[in-house]
Amino acid sequence: MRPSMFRSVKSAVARSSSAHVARRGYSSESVPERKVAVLGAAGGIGQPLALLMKLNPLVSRLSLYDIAGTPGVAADVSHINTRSEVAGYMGDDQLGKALEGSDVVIIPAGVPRKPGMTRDDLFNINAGIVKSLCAAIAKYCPNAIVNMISNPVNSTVPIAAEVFKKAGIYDEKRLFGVTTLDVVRAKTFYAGKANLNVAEVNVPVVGGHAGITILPLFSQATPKANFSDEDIKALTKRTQEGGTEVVEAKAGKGSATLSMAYAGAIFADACLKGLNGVPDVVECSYVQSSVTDLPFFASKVRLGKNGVEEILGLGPLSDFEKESLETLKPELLSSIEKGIKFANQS
Ligand SMILES: NC(=O)C1=CN([C@@H]2O[C@H](COP(=O)(O)OP(=O)(O)OC[C@H]3O[C@@H](n4cnc5c(N)ncnc54)[C@H](O)[C@@H]3O)[C@@H](O)[C@H]2O)C=CC1
Ligand SMILES: O=C([O-])CC(=O)C(=O)O
Repeated sequence: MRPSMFRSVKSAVARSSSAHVARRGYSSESVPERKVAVLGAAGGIGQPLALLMKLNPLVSRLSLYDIAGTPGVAADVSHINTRSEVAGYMGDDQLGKALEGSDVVIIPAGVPRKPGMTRDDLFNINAGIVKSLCAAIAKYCPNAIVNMISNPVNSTVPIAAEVFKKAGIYDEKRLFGVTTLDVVRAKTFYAGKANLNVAEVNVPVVGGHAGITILPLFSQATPKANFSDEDIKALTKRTQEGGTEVVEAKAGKGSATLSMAYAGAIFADACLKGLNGVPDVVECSYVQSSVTDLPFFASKVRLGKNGVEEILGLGPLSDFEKESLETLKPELLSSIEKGIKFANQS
C-alpha cells in the first residue's frame, strides 16, 4: 500500500467513531462529508474496492450498487469500524437511491476479458452498461465526479461524455478514465528492474488504456536509472501488456481485480483530496484534453475542488516515446470515435 494511504487507513481505524481526522493537508477541523458510490460493487474489482473505500477516512457514506449480490457485500463491509456508513443497493429500481447525493461515482461494472480477447472485445456488452449507468448519474447526481474503470476505457469515457452532453450536464472537468493501474505497474516494473525502492519511484503514463495506447514515459521516471534502449522497450511492452499478463495467469477467471481495486482506491482518494481543497494532488488520468490533437488523452492532471484543475503537458519525450505517441494515435482515435458513434446512434 502506498505509505500515505497506509497512514490514512491506520488513522481511520484509530479514530473510527470520529469524523475529526488530522491528516497531512488538513488541520484538525472536521473532514467534509463525502458520499462515494461504487457501481458494480459485488464484482471482482467492486468488492476489494468497497473494502478499500471503507478504509478511507475521507468517505462518510459508502453506497454499494450492483445488479446482484450487494446486500451481502454491504453487510460484510459495514461491520468494519471506520468512519463511513455503508448501504447496499440492488437492481435498477434502487439505482437512483444509490446515486443520490454522491460526490464521487466509481464504475467497475461490466464484463472482464478472458484469454485471447482484447479490451475492445468487451465493447458490445460494456458500452450499453456504461451508457445506462451514466444516464442515471446524469439524473440523480449530475455534479458527481465520475471515475470510469469499465473497459474499454478508451471508448467508455467518450460514451459517458456523450450521454452527459445529451442530458445537458456534461462538465469535462468531472469525467475521468482510471488509468492508475498503468502507473502502478510502470512503477513496480521499473523499480524491480532498477533495484530501487518502489515507494520512491514515479513514472508518468500517458495515452490511453489498451495495448500500444498505454505509453509509459520512462525517460521522465524518477529516480533516474541507467537503462539501455532495449531495457526501456521491454519495460514499455510489459507495462502495455500488464493486463494481458494477469488475464493469462487467471486463465479464464477474469482480469486484474486486486491491483485494480488498489489503483482505483488511490485515484478516488486523489479525487476526494482535490474536492476537499488539498493542494498539488496530481495523478495520470484519461480525460477530455487538448494536450494532443486527440479529444481524449491520458496525462498528468492536477485535481481540485471542481475535478480537473489543470491538465499538465507531456514534457520532453525521448525519440522512442515520440515515435510511440504517433503510432498510438490512430488506434486511440478509432476507439474514441467508436464510443461517440455508439452513444449517438442508440
Ligand atoms: N481501468 C482499468 O485499469 C481496469 C478495468 N477493468 C474492467 O473493469 C470491469 C469489471 O471487472 P471485474 O470486476 O473483474 O468484473 P466482474 O464480472 O467480476 O464484476 C463486474 C460486476 O459488474 C456488475 N454489473 C454488470 N452489469 C451491471 C449494471 N448494469 N449495473 C451495475 N453493475 C453491473 C456485475 O454484476 C458484476 O458484479 C471490466 O470491464 C474490466 O475489463 C479491469 C481491470 C483494470
Ligand atoms: O486487461 C484487462 O482486461 C483489464 C485491464 O484493463 C487491466 O488489467 O489493465
